[in-house]
Order: sequence, then structure tokens, then C-alpha cells
Amino acid sequence: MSSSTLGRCRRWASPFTKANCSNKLLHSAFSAFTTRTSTNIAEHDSPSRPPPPPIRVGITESSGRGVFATRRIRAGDLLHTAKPILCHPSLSAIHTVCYFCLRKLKNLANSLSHGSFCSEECKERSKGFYDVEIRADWLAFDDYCRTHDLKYPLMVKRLACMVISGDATTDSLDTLQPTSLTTEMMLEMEEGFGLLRNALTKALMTDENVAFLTKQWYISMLARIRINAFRIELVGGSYEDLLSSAVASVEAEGAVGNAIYMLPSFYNHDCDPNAHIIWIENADAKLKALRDVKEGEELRICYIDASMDQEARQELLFQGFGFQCSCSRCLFGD
Ligand SMILES: C[S@@+](CC[C@H](N)C(=O)[O-])C[C@H]1O[C@@H](n2cnc3c(N)ncnc32)[C@H](O)[C@@H]1O
Repeated sequence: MSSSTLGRCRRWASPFTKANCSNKLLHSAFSAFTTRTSTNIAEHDSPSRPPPPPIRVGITESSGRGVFATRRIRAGDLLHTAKPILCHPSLSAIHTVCYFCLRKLKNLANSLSHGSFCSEECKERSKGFYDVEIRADWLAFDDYCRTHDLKYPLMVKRLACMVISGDATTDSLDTLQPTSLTTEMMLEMEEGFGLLRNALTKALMTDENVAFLTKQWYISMLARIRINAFRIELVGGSYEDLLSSAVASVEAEGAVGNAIYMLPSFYNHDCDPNAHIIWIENADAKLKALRDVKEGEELRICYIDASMDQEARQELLFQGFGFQCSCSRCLFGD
């Protein structure tokens, strides 16, 4: 993630071999998300079908799974795009961005207190979770998030509503690496869990629909969201060239919300990254190469502000993401 991203973490024992890991993960990632590469479509047999993105998911030597180039990539090339599995606006942006895609709303005068949509399409695509959500009283839950300055429980709330409406399954995030949690951290999550379960049980008048919503499920979702969520900052405009998009991501306004993706979650961190993730108008992400990349090279993004000194970077990555960075810059003490 750029200086804009938050959430991501440690460990993982892969049940996959190198080969089937890349196949299975790419299949699940791409069946759910739109993908395009910058390669000229005219070079390929079928002009109507975009070529596969120039990447695969594989196992790295020291950082679990990672994303690798399957061919030479040029600086500025679009690697692929990705649609979120789920996203949620920041509480401070609820009245200013679309409740589904996080696009800035044009007409703020008509925005609703529980979220508005930028288009009929977004409204239609939200119908499942929104119909569940508006039946419950979220005052206590939202207050809890606001007073503790928490954003991830809001994402678990949305996922829970998506599961109840049939828009998602309880295991939608299971492929993602979870962070390790201390007993203290898990105890802190209990209040949020109680408030979420209470709001939904009261609204649905039955335990049956919320049977999946156990403390264990809630904590396990938060453990994955903490390490894999991206903080969305929109850069606006049309930033197709490398320099403008890099400048735009530095100059982007504050976060409009947070989102979880499948494929972007497999990019490891580097303090001198060769790729970056960017959001132009909404939560649909673009992954781009920052410099020329050789076939087989791992593509890495930067999770934090890379301009900090080594000690500050290591501290932030350890505290926020739970790992000791092993990138070349850190190994050489830069
Ligand atoms: C968002 S995940 C990236 C994908 C992950 N490797 C996987 O297998 O799902 C972030 C985790 O990857 C590992 N990781 C990412 N960048 C790393 C780095 N520079 N040094 C060491 N571990 C890293 C850490 O375990 C970190 O918690």
C-alpha cells in the first residue's frame, strides 16, 4: 500500500504448492474482479477478450505468498485493476461519498444519514446488505466505533449483512492472511462483537440468521481485515501517466474509507517498491508498475510512507503490520 494503506500482517503456512497456489488464487481473484492489462489488445487473437494480467501469485523465500511478473513489464504499465470484496466509508465521510463505491457524491443536499448512493447501479448492487442494515438500530455500535476511533468493525458489520442477505459467504475472507492477535487484543474486540450481534439479533428477531456470527468468526474476520485492508484516498482526474499518478497519490486528500481486495492482498511490502496501488474516482483499484520489471521478479508495493528513516519504518511495520521488514533497503540500513 502507499502511504495511504493500512492493515496487513504476518505469518502463513501455505497448503499450496507453488504451481497450484498461483492457479487457485489467480482463479478466485480474477473470477471476482475485472482485470485489464496495458498490453495492446490488437496483439492478441481475440480482440474482445483482454489478455491475462502479466502476474502470478507464488511463494516467496521469506515473506509467504507474493505476486510475480510473468513477463517483462515497463514502468507505468497497468498491471491489473481490482474491485473490492467489500468496502466501507469512513464515518466522517458517510454523508459525502457513495455508500457502495466511495465515489464523491455530487449532490450533498440529498444525502441520507444512513448512507446514499452515487448511481442506480450502486444502489442496486447494495440492495442485499442495505436492506438488512436498515432494519437494525446501529446507534450503539456506531458510537462504539466513533468513540474508540475504529474503522474495521464497520467492515465486519457490512460483511455480516452481506452474509445474511446472501451476497457473501462466511468464508469470503478465509484465503487472506490473518494477523496474530494477543489475548488482550481479542478481549478488546468483545464489546464490538456484542454490539453487532445484539443489533442484528434484535432486528432479525431470530438467532437462526445470525448463527454464523460467533465471537470466533468476528475475531477471525477482524484479524484478516487488520492486515489486508487498504485505506482509500481518491486522487481524482485522469492519471494515466506514471509521474502524475505518483504525484497524485502523494497529494490525495484524506481517506474516504477502507476496502478489502483479493489479489492486491498478496502484494508484499518493500520500502523501495516497484509497483503501487491507486484509486482514481472510487474504490476500484489500479495496480501499476513504478519501474521496469523483469520476468519472474516479485512485484511489491509500499505499505507506509517510504520517506521515513529506517528505524521509523521498521517500527511502524512491526507495530502496525506485525512483521520485521526484510526488504533490501532495510537490510542495507538505508
Ligand atoms: C498483506 S500480506 C501480503 C501477502 C502475504 N505474504 C500472504 O502470504 O498472504 C502482508 C504479510 O506479508 C509478509 N510480508 C510482506 N512484506 C514483507 C516484508 N517486506 N518483509 C517480511 N515480510 C513481509 C508479512 O507476513 C506481512 O504480514
